[in-house]
Amino acid sequence: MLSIHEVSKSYEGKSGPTKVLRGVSMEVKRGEFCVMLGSSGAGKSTLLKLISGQLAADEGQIIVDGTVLTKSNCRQLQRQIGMVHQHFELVERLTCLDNLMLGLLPWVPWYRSVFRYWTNQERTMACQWLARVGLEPSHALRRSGKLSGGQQQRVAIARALIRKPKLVLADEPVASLDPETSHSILTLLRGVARECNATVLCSLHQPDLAHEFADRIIHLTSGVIKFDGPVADWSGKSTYRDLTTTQSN
Ligand SMILES: Nc1ncnc2c1ncn2[C@@H]1O[C@H](COP(=O)(O)OP(=O)(O)OP(=O)(O)O)[C@@H](O)[C@H]1O
Repeated sequence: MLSIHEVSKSYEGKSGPTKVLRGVSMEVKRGEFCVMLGSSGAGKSTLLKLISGQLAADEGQIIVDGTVLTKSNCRQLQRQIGMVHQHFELVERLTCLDNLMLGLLPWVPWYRSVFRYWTNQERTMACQWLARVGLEPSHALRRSGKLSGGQQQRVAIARALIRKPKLVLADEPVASLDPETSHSILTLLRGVARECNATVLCSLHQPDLAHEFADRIIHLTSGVIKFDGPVADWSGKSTYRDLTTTQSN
């Protein structure tokens, strides 16, 4: 479903370019829930931005569902991808329903989104999605900025999945949530992704949650993959701490 071959990326800084990804390669199978671990600055968000076409790789190739990502096809490929962010990225002044509709943007003419012209069928689908992510019908017309963090992330997950993307990229989706809410949000994300047969690549900072939810763990250190394998082969928190300590040394 997702193939990454020898991808490298540098950012320009005052003292010249800094390489943050160094020859990263991975294969993620259809339907897999893959968690990327790595300490701050390891390059997780950069990799997710490259896959979603927000940034271009300096070297290497990214293949989404058999198509090589290029400058010219990245908008088309973005239709196959749903994004979930740490800070939800909802429009706070809009209702939950309107935020959900933003997930339809790549499929509808621009004027429909500007005038918020949605068909009855689309509204019904959005209400069904709100129920699917555990929100009440009364949430539909509430401003998203008035909801709790966990509720906002539920709206964001529904927005990401409303068009049943083949690939879901989640960048630290529970970083700003308490442990109990984090658990229920990851349960929800894994559940709805499985129902849609979507592949998930999710960055996390919590090895416990990675161990519980991932089919597969990828550990990135200073832009290099140090571990990539099934969760059963992941030797747990101690290994993670050893690796992150090595990185900071
Ligand atoms: N736009 C940018 N310009 C310059 N440097 C950047 C830019 N974005 C990220 N970096 C640097 O690239 C490195 C990797 O950043 P990235 O955000 O990908 O790491 P991360 O693993 O996602 O970290 P975190 O877990 O803290 O989100 C960091 O050193 C960061 O400072």
